[in-house]
Amino acid sequence: MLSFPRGARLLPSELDRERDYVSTLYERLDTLKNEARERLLATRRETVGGNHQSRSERDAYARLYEDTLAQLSEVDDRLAFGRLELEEPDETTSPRSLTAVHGAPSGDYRYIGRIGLRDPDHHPILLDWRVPGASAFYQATAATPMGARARRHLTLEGRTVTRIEDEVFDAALLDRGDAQLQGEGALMAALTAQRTGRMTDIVATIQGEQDRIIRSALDGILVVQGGPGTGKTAVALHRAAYLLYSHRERLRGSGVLVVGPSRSFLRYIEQVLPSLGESGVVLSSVGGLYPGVEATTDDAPDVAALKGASRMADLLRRAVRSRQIPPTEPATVDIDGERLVVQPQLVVDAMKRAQDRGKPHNEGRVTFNKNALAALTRQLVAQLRTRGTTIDDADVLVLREDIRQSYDVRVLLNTAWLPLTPQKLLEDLYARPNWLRSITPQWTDEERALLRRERGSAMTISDVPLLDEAAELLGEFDVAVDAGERARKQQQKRDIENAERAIENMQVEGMVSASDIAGNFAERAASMTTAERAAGDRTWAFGHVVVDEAQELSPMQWRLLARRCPLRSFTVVGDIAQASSPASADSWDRALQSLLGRRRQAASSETGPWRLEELTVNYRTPSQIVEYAERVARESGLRITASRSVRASEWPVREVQAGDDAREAVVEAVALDRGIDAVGTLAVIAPEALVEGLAGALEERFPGDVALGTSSLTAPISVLSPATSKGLEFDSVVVVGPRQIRELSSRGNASLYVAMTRPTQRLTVVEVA
Ligand SMILES: Nc1ncnc2c1ncn2[C@@H]1O[C@H](COP(=O)(O)OP(=O)(O)OP(=O)(O)O)[C@@H](O)[C@H]1O
Repeated sequence: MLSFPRGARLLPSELDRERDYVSTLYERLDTLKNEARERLLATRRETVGGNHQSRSERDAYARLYEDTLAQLSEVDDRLAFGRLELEEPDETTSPRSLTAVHGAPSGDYRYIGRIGLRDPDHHPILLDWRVPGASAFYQATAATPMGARARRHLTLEGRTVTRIEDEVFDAALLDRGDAQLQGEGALMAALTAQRTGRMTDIVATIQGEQDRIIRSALDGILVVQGGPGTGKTAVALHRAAYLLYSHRERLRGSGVLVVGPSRSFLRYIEQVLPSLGESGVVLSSVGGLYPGVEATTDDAPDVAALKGASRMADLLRRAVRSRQIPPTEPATVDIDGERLVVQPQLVVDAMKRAQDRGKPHNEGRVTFNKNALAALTRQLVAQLRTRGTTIDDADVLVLREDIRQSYDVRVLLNTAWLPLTPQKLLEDLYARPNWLRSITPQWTDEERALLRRERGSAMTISDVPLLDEAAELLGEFDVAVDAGERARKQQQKRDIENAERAIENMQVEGMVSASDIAGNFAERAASMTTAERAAGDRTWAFGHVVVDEAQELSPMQWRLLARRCPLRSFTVVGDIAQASSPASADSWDRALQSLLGRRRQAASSETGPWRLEELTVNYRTPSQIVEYAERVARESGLRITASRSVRASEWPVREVQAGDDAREAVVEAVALDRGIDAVGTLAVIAPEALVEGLAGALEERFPGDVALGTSSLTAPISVLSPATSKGLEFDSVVVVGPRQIRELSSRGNASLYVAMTRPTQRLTVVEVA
């Protein structure tokens, strides 16, 4: 144990000292909660004037207190988890009230926790893990102590400290021989804990290499490459929380988008950010990135590969252009009884001038209509004048209106340039082979056949970026609504500015975002947060985007993401060796080409257009499984990033040869594993074709325990395909038919590697004939 100066008011043990201190933190937390509760009640009781402004202000304050209360309750679990002992007393960040508890120790302390707390005199008693003063807790080593003498991990059960472990950076302290050092106990306890089917935060045990990435600068594109289980997802989520906290000014109105591979993956990670006190994040699967569409299934691999390729962007551009159709014959139109012969050139000129403005199709149509109406008016005026009719300026306006209302003119202009929705454009493209052929002269018939699809079919994950690309090329369908939307956004901006001032006056910065309050000020968005508004708005520009399992994205998906963050502030995490989707890239350079677009050339050659960080330690999988999976991967020619596992488990990898009936062998393998651990989570990962049969057989043997796919992530036994297991983890995994998984597609080797690296404890491999 660490000793303290003689004469100090010594408590029975270090553990008691920490219990004492942590209980003062909880007391403070409770006081703050009570205050927020009382304010909330008082606000609700308040009678306000009848006007909308005062009612909405009262509601905004009520919401602020509700959010504060929710946030204070969220951090109750493991409120504090660490302590730094500093070389020098640190007046600005060290808790003074420590002196009372610890009896004026010679050094000084910083307690680190989920949020920052101050005592009633405004002295800090707990530092938020995200503030710069806390980084030494994660990054200090004996070689680089960063001004710290020692680090202490506190393990809490409920509100009670049950364990402390110290790491000492100071040789003098070590020499005293009275310090009990407990290496990486907290980390190991976290890593070997049974999995629940939901990811938890790692804020108490973030490792140095991870912390440096979490705190890396906001701007630019940061790529985090690491093998399976190296904590990429964990780091990405903690980075989102860190950025929101540290760059509030920039991100509070714009928000952060976190993109994951599937809905089930999002369910797996969705509790991590709230447990870190963050709710201002939009979580989206790649299939949910187009508002109003939630695609959960994908096309066959060859179709998905084609739809993901960047040449689809050219195809869509051509498709849209080809819907601007100049007439080839003169047309005769009737305008309130007057017949006018319209030459193709008049329409062509109006079209050309609209196209030259470079606006999206639907907006360009407004210009086209205006140009055509003006030309038709001139022609009609000239025609009438040649017949001797006198026409003044007022008459011209009337004639123009007659032309606009003429049925024939409407047909003429609509035939040339019809407004379109992205859905309609895509459906037509798939369902009209002749049209597709006319705009794909370089394609083969086989390629065109891949796109063939009946109208009314559900949109797939690969359709989502195409819808978005089409929406970009088409612009708003209803241009009048678009103008209304712009006005609404401007009003919202003003509301946010008002709310920011309110927050400053209340001295509650960081507890709730201005945009949340502005949501209450603005009538239409009364009940929406920034995240909710951003999620429903295709043109929302996020302040930062985090992409997980980024190796899987197709060029078309990258193009969509580039539009979501024009500033190109990205955290991209993934493992190129795990890339198993048909349109994924085989290097980060290639993957990011579509994200960077033209900026690539502009980027400085010294720093490159993106910066790379690597994670090398596998926190999930025991060494014997890592070695096994890496050997299998290497033998199949996969270029993997080798990782070092932090631990071994006591179970060797089991290999089983199935007889004629694979189901029997799998049920036996699962039964054997349940004999070792009856309550942990287990996944059977098999080729899609076997999944249903295996789930049925397992349900017979383990009734009520089996979930098909990711229908229930907390089920004791899940039966999944390799693709759905991406990013998830289980205590034990049974991989069925490794050869068949390999042969699934050209990326089958990567799928097998993904499957084999899901366990935290045990792996069984069932070979199927
Ligand atoms: N510093 C840490 N402290 C405690 N647990 C950690 C730490 N780092 C990672 N882990 C745990 O290790 C496991 C793997 O982490 P994560 O899922 O983030 O890895 P990954 O690199 O995204 O894996 P994959 O590429 O295979 O999906 C998780 O259970 C995570 O909580």
